Amino acid sequence: MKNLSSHLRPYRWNILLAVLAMAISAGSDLGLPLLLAQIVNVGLYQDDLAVVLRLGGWMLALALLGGGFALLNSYLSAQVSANVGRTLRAEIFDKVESFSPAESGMFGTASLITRSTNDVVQIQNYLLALLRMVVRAPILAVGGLALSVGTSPTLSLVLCVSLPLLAFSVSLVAKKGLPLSTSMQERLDRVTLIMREKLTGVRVIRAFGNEEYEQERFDQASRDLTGTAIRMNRVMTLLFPISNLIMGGTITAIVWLGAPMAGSGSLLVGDVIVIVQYVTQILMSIMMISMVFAMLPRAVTSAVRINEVLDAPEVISDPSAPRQGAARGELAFEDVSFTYPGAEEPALSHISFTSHAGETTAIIGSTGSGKSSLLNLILRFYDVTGGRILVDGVDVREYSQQELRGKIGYVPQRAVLFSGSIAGNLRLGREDASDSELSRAVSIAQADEFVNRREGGLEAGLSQGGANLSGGQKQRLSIARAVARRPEIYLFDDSFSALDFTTDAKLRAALSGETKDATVLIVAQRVSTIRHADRILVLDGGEQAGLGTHRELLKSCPVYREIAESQLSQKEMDYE
Ligand SMILES: Nc1ncnc2c1ncn2[C@@H]1O[C@H](COP(=O)(O)OP(=O)(O)OP(=O)(O)O)[C@@H](O)[C@H]1O
Repeated sequence: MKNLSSHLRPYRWNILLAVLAMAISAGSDLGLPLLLAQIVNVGLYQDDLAVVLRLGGWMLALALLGGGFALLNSYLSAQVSANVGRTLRAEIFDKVESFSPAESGMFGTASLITRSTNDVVQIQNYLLALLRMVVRAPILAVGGLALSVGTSPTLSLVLCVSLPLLAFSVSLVAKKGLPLSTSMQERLDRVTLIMREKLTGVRVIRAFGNEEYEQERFDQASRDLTGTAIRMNRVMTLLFPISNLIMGGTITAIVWLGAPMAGSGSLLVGDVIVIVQYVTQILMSIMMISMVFAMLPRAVTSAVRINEVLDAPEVISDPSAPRQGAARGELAFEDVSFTYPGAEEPALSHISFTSHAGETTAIIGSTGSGKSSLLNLILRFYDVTGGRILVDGVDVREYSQQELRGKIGYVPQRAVLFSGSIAGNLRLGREDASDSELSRAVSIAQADEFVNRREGGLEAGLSQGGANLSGGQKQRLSIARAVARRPEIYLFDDSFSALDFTTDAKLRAALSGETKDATVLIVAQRVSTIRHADRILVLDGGEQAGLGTHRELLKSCPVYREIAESQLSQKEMDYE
């Protein structure tokens, strides 16, 4: 809630105005029964039509005034709550964008989606209710009480019974309903999680005929959510019949006790009507206040969940005085070790190598040997747990993340594209790249043929995740995006796997010209594609099993020789 108050500050004048408008509206609502009493006591009893018309006119004017200010309050409250919601969503988005994979993993994608959508809506709704009720209910309750006691202290004694009764019922309902409301968000998280997995994995689910199992899993989560919502609403809706009963009973008691008093002349009929109206207002206000309290736990749960994201400590943070690198395109690993958070075994142990501008270093090793992890460390998706990584002679932790990543063109293992135009996707590499630079990048990545074939060329649209492209086409655009950046360091994480032999060869030839002044790191599976690399780093279970050229490693590194033997023919091996 600390964050919420800071979010309200920019709208303090609107809030003040909304509160003031509601206070005026509540004040005019309090005045109406007094005028009505005068109409009955003076106008009707004394048969004075002029008084009835005059006071009736005043009542109409007061009602219009109250209605107008209530409308103003609604407008301002909706504006404030919608703006606070928008700001919260933007802040969560910004924060999540700055998350490293380590931080996103702490929450999970599904929970982050629910937190930025449903949790924000909960806060918005609560704020709206609060701004409407925060002054109205207390003014009507206290003002109504004072005016009814002022009119007839004896009749007002009825409230001594009905108020505690109402308070008791509300607390009973709240006690039963509130724990249910707090578990709603967790169940919603689960539904979002399954829905997300289902949508992203729909092809695999179908291919393996898992629809029924997935359907059952989703139904179960959905049933859990529905069940909790129904139980909560069932408990909460009890409030209405109970309070209506109490209100009806109270009014009956007032009329029952007030009628003989009016008959004996100790009280005017108009005063009985006034007390009935005030008592109704008082009890309605208590109900409103209890509704706002009933919404509070769910809003607090949402606020806590939002704060958890906004206050999440940055695992990867920028140094207070970021440095600039001196050299260009030099990459050095100095005795680097890394263990994933929560993992028992290190993913990388004691890795050391240096790659200069213009050199290509290939990384090879069996699956799970730590190749992708090594690239992740250069990008600072994670920080090393031992040793250091130098880019242009400076520890990667001493750069600002933007500066560091600006030096790198990264092509991930699985090509990631976004909905929008091809050009828009490529400009993620470099925002100010001209069309001709993009065309050049596309041509180097051997993507020009299929890009030009599309209507609109570079401006052709891509569907979400690049779903209207083949795996190889996505990979080539992903490479073009890195090329468009013209980085100092290229990181290719097994990025040629979906390409056919000819395209692969053409692409590598075109790339070699482009990357001649840059450091290139290529994670590869095929020995044939990296045999000409300046050095090859062989990883085995996260350890550095060998470092050298293809020829050197064939002689000195049994792990490399084994990989090479499994892929190259005897003739090729003899030739080496
Ligand atoms: N986010 C993570 N959290 C915990 N452990 C992880 C994480 N990512 C990878 N690992 C573990 O770290 C080790 C190295 O994984 P990595 O992805 O770097 O291997 P790789 O050599 O790139 O494999 P592949 O060739 O299959 O892509 C593996 O044992 C893997 O289980």
